[in-house]
Amino acid sequence: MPIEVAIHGAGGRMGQRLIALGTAAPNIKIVAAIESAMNPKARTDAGVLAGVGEIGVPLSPEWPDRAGAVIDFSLPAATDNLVANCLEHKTPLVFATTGLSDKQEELIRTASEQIPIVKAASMSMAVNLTMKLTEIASRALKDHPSGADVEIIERHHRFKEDAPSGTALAFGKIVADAMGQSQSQHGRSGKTGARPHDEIGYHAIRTGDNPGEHTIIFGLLGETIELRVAATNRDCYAHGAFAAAEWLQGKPPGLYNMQDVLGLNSL
Ligand SMILES: NC(=O)C1=CN([C@@H]2O[C@H](COP(=O)(O)OP(=O)(O)OC[C@H]3O[C@@H](n4cnc5c(N)ncnc54)[C@H](OP(=O)(O)O)[C@@H]3O)[C@@H](O)[C@H]2O)C=CC1
Ligand SMILES: O=C(O)C1=N[C@H](C(=O)O)C[C@H](O)C1
Repeated sequence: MPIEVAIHGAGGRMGQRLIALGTAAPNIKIVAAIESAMNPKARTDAGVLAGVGEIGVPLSPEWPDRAGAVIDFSLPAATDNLVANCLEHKTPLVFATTGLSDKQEELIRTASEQIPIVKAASMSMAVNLTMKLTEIASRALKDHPSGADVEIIERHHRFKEDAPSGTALAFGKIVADAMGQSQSQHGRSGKTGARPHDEIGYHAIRTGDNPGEHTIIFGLLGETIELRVAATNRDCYAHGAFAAAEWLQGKPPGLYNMQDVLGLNSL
């Protein structure tokens, strides 16, 4: 039986790819395309909007009678209502929106005591594997005699609303947990003086239609390591989100991540 999936943020860039790929996937049935009531595309057929022809599911603010999972790629402003609905309907949640406040992070943690949630700043397999490589590099370089300066560069499309990206912050947390840096530096300008060793530098580039690219630099004295992962389109995030929805079926309440879904924790 295919998993009945509701897409939250269905009219957006990610939402439309999820509708298109979900419609073609034999293990997925799109049962709802949730959008805000204010959206000018409300009531348009989600398949028509996504370019795959009519699927009989209109963009709508209404919650479906039942769904095996909700996949959310929307905006932080929509998070509180989304979580309230998932709790009310006891629906497993795949949560992909970035740029949350601390209070919203806590809201999701609390909700996961009642429903199973996969939350990840990136649903991409390649990004999550690069996170594992970053963890290994960070542990190996922690006590390097020359010291290792870590800088994270991310590039995204001009429409992105949050910076640095959720993924860049997740990479930074992995590094800091392993190496112990306690400061963050967001860009640099002016007479900055020598670089302190105890910081991670973040640099957010916004150009054109870039679907997401991250480079983690470990700068030593005499040599440099760079780990780079780049999407060429958004399908990697959509495929990861569907894998997460499938993985969530029958799971007990809890807060899970893509490392759990992809089985990378044991590497
Ligand atoms: N974890 C991951 O792998 C990835 C995460 N993301 C994140 O996903 C989010 C969405 O990205 P993207 O698709 O590019 O953004 P878009 O702005 O294209 O899409 C967001 C959609 O959410 C809709 N929305 C706003 N309010 C509500 C509401 N109350 N209920 C339902 N839908 C609502 C918006 O509608 P309207 O236009 O009317 O406001 C819009 O259609 C971002 O936070 C991004 O960082 C993106 C890619 C990968
Ligand atoms: O907004 C995007 O596009 C993306 N956002 C996510 C993030 O903030 O990390 C994931 C991906 O890089 C694309």
